[in-house]
Amino acid sequence: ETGEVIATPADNGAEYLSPVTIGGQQLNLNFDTGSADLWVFSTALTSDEIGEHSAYDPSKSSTYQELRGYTFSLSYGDGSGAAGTVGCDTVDIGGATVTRQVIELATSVSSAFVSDADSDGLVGLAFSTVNSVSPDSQKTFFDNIMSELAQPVFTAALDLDGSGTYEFGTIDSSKFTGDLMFTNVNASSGFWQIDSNSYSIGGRTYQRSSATPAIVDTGTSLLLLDPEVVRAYYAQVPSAKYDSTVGGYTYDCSEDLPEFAVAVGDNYMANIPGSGITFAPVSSKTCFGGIQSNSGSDLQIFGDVLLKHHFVVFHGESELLGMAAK
Ligand SMILES: Cc1cc(CN)n(C)n1
Repeated sequence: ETGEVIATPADNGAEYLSPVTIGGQQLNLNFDTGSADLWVFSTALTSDEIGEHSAYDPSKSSTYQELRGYTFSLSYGDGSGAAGTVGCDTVDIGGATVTRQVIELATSVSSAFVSDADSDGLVGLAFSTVNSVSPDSQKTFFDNIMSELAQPVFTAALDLDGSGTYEFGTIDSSKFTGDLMFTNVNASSGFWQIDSNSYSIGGRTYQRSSATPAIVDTGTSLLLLDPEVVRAYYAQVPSAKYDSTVGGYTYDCSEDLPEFAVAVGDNYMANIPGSGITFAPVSSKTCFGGIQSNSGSDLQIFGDVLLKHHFVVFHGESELLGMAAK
């Protein structure tokens, strides 16, 4: 079995949405390798909260089953969150289908989700150990379908031009160039966690002795790195400064930005061309960088600003992460 869906960029690439059919109802969901819950806007929310979103209506699905007494509650690194009830239904992602997938129906969502009309919920693709369902955690879509897939993998080929895809069960060699380089994943954190012990700026490489590990997180927009790396990068951008009013490094949009790369394991340098560093304008001539600090937390987060330049393979059986240029 295999499945393929398009990944459509929203908010200038702050997130990517893909169509998922649940009990015959289609929603646009954010595939997030940095969390492990599949949750959706549901008709239990108020009409003000639902707004322009598609909301899953369990009463309209002949295959929905409630998991009585089960609940979920989530909060994400950006402060957004959702909570609600739990059931199961048939989930189809581009032809890859799980008949009894646990789905989480939001009865409350944070304001960020209400105002983001593009996202009707998330598909968590991290490891099931970090699933939030209580009283006992549930399996992700990928965990449930892995044994049925032609290969126990899923891939992300994100692209701002709208041609991006997520694929389950196959590695499409037409989507990348050069060699796929694999590195070990430390799944004990529940995330697709790898080591990243060097970086390069403008083609010059720096080794790091005490780098924090990184997670590959399709649900995070930015590249959140250790402060020393971020300072080193923006030291090479003359107009760059940390602007606490916007909560990050900004610079003149006219700057000719140096290329940046971070190590993914020991045998792949994942680069971002200078033209791919800017995340968004904050005024007519000031831009907000896609490289920002992780504020000294114990993980670096490799988000879409980096991932959209590469083809990424998440190998569930061998717990390996593959990357290639595209
Ligand atoms: C909704 C959402 C998902 C993620 C990454 N896991 N963030 C930071 N926010």
